[in-house]
Amino acid sequence: MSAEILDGKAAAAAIKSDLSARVAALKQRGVTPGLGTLLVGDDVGSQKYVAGKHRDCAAVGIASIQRELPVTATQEEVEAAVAELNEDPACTGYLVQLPLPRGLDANRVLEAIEPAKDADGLHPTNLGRLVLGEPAPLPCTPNGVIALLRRHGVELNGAHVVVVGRGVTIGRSIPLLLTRRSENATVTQVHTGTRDIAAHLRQADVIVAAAGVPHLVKPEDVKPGAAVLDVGVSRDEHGKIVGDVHPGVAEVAGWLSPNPGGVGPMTRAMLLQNVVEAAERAADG
Ligand SMILES: Nc1nc2c(c(=O)[nH]1)N[C@@H](CN(C=O)c1ccc(C(=O)N[C@@H](CCC(=O)O)C(=O)O)cc1)CN2
Repeated sequence: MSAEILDGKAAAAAIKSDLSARVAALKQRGVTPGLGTLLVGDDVGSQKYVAGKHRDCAAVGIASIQRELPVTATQEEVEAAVAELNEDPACTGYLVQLPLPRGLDANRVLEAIEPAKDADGLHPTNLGRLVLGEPAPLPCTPNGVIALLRRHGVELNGAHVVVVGRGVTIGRSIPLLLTRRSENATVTQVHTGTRDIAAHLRQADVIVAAAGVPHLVKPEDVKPGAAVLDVGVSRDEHGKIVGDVHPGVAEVAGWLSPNPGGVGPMTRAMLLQNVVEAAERAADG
């Protein structure tokens, strides 16, 4: 068997084309959505991700607001930059790029974001709304995983999904999305405290691997025909991405998201979608 590729680049291009039309319609109503980013420090990967987000904005007609602070920035300086973005009328939604440099309290920074401008869906109020089943911006990577599975007709209703990892941007929130009535999946979450991860993986109809451990998911741990999403990012000695999924899984899985080219582009597309939806909500009053 050779897995069907869950092509995130193609799916993101289709979403962006739809968003371009929605942005044009908003502009006709006198509303220009604007995405702000706050980047603290000089992490090369974060710089690249933020640059990609602004390229996407330009491609769909969203205005860009870029704020940068040095690695030496204090908690107060970061929170002051957040307060400015909260007040900036040109910035209809924004995010603080994670991770923040050591010594800064990311939770306090996330809590300072105005929930109505939270483009990442990571503010506690918005995560709480998700728990309560109320409308909220959805966390981008989890939402991108689900959009990619839907586009390829992977059944989630009744499926057993095993999520590997418990980080803030995906592991913590993806079970909340997958267990909504609209998705109706059953979720097992495994992490560094789990005794036998492979035993859980072998039961899964869908695996979402977001641990950041190179080749953690091996071919012998995957049920034939399962859908496998590779979300983990590690780098080899040449700086090349190494995912959480062993390349041999392609011979066992029914569907496989490549890494790069899978969930990453979807994360960016879902961010734009959050910005456009927030601007539409504001325009509709
Ligand atoms: N505030 C946030 N911080 C972080 C998030 C997030 O959703 N919000 N997620 C990640 C980083 N990230 C977005 O910020 C992100 C990661 C990867 C990609 C992507 O398109 N990757 C490409 C490969 C790029 C490369 O070659 O390095 C791919 O997968 O094809 C986009 C966004 C952590 N921080």
